[in-house]
Amino acid sequence: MAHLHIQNLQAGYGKKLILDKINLTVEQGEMIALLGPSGCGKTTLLNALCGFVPVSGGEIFAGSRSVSQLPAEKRNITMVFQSYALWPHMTVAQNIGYGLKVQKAKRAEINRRVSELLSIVKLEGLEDEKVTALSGGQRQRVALARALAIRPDVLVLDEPLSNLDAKVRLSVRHEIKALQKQLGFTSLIVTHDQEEALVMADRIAVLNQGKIEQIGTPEEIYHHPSTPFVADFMGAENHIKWPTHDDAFRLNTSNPAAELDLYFRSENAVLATPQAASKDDLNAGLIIHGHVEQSVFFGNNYQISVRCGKHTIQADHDQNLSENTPVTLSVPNNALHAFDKEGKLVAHQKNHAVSVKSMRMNHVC
Ligand SMILES: Nc1ncnc2c1ncn2[C@@H]1O[C@H](COP(=O)(O)OP(=O)(O)OP(=O)(O)O)[C@@H](O)[C@H]1O
Repeated sequence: MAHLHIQNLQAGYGKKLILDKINLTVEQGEMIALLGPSGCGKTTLLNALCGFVPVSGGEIFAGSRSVSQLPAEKRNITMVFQSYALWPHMTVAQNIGYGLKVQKAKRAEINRRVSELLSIVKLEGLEDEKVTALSGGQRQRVALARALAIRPDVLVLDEPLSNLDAKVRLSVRHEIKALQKQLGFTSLIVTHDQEEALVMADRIAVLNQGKIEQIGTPEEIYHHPSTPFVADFMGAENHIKWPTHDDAFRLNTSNPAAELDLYFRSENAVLATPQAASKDDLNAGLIIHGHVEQSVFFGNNYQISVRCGKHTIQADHDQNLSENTPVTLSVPNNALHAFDKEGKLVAHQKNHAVSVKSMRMNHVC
């Protein structure tokens, strides 16, 4: 199947522009996940690709064909819907063969392709069942088979797993990923679930207010967010505006006066009591002294809220800690995402161990 190339795409509803100059290339056989907060334009992008929302600027190429101005049925870009959108009065086989029937394919060809797809999505033996008799996971597999039956150039999936319960969701996401690799289809998937995007996608595009903020591999997006928005959205929920003008914070930096926005994940904040903090902890990129405000059990660890002046910092820890315990948090440089006033990423600082303000181990916030 051909790849997808989106060039300066603009689309919206009436005069309301939602997508503003989207540029995105999906390579042959690649799966890209669109991630972003509610209302950022993910579904609008899929709808514009499929021809359900008109394109007001830019171009969409499926392979070498420009499809931006073609009607939906001529684009060969197929959508798998969140709600499956199956025909309830038809059997599994009739649903899978539906697109081929509309294309007026010969009966023998439809039968051959339907049995091929029944085997691919592991639904053999259920071909004569009504889709209403199937489980959610099975219905989603019928929807996927129906979309693949017509050999689309590009498959787009709009939150295909969100109607499934948590356990089924885990297995279906692996099935779709395996199928995508086996059949090599080019696809874009919208999901709200970051873990789903990290597991399923070859690359992730993070959208914010109708624009792409960053495109990269799951590892790049997770470990190297290039904007404050992506850092925050991808779970680096601790945010500190530097300088804090508070002795309880120390940033080991060559330019202590720089104004920075610092982001880091709770899992990267190493928590120790002031007495137990090691030399390495105290030479980390960012060191914070505070007191436990709350400790919540999360199954494999505790999430500790640490109060420090006007900040509350979240840190993961393997033990429960009682309220008001004095603690030291240290965040290594490579886990600290620092942005300047313009929101530009500042290269990770080497450990200079330059104290901005004198550090007092038993400082009380
Ligand atoms: N039919 C419509 N008419 C007018 N505005 C719409 C229409 N559909 C969506 N919008 C607006 O377009 C913007 C983007 O919506 P869209 O559904 O693409 O976002 P999304 O990222 O998919 O959100 P969600 O994750 O909640 O599904 C929103 O501001 C929404 O209100």
